[in-house]
Amino acid sequence: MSSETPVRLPVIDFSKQKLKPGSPESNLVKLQVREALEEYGCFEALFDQVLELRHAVFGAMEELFDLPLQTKSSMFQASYFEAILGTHQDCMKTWPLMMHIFLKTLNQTSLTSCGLKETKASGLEKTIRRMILETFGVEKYVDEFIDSTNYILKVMKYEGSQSSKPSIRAHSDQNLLTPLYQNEVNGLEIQNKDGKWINVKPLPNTFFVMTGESLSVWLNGGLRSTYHRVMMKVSKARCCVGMFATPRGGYQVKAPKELVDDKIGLLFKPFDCEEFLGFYSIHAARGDLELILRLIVVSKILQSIIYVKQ
Ligand SMILES: O=C(O)CCC(=O)C(=O)O
Ligand SMILES: [Fe+2]
Repeated sequence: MSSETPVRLPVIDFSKQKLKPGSPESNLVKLQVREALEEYGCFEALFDQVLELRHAVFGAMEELFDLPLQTKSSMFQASYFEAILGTHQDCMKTWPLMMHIFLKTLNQTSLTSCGLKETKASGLEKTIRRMILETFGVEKYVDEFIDSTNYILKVMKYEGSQSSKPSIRAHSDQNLLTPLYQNEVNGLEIQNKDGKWINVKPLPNTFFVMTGESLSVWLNGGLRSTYHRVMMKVSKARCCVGMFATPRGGYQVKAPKELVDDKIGLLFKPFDCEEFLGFYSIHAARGDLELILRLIVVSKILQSIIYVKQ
């Protein structure tokens, strides 16, 4: 299967004037979001302040990866750091700030799960999720759904390489939605409906946004999750920051009744994403690579294995 399919993924304009709730522009953006997610499971989100942040974000990242604390995952051929941030992130405005806090935190503690809770409301992910729910006619659940979200900030660095092996194997993410922001080095590929790999070449002023398994479960299969991998093709390092919107522990990921009809029924057993991720990381920590890889590779069937399809 070629990884050179020349496709331009949809670019959707989220600049402020387009987003006044209820305005014709905002309704159009909403439809574009739904269409892009149905077709590709992802899109590029054009956003006012992104370019201004570029320098700050990648400057902070360089510092971050100079620290002696970096780790290498056994699954992902990338160095990465993670921090869990509370709900209500303003991804755009607070990213440099978060990076700063993140650097400080790393100096004091070890790698993962720093409980940073304080930040401002709203953000790109929240806006997009609201729009998705509106297109499914289930917007009444938006607040409860969004309030039950943790944002996991993950900062990744892939050393330049021209290997034919993926730097991150093909998988779908287990969370809801992921905005990603990368430096100028491409490498992410997504699989389209026909199984063809498409290179993601985001414009510098866009965030790349893709769907995860938990959103697919919540929508009772209404949108599929995006199957993706990272292939490095150049010798320059690739840096990428991802904001993984993830259902909080204690929140049952379950399709609302409006999305369950007699014909298809409830497709997936409700589950607690944090519990699942805990299970997942215990096995990763034990080095149970076989199991983890099986889970990643069969990600689409994953819900039926782990959550037991009803
Ligand atoms: O580096 C990227 O663009 C994607 C990373 C990724 O897929 C992941 O961390 O799950
Ligand atoms: Fe991923």
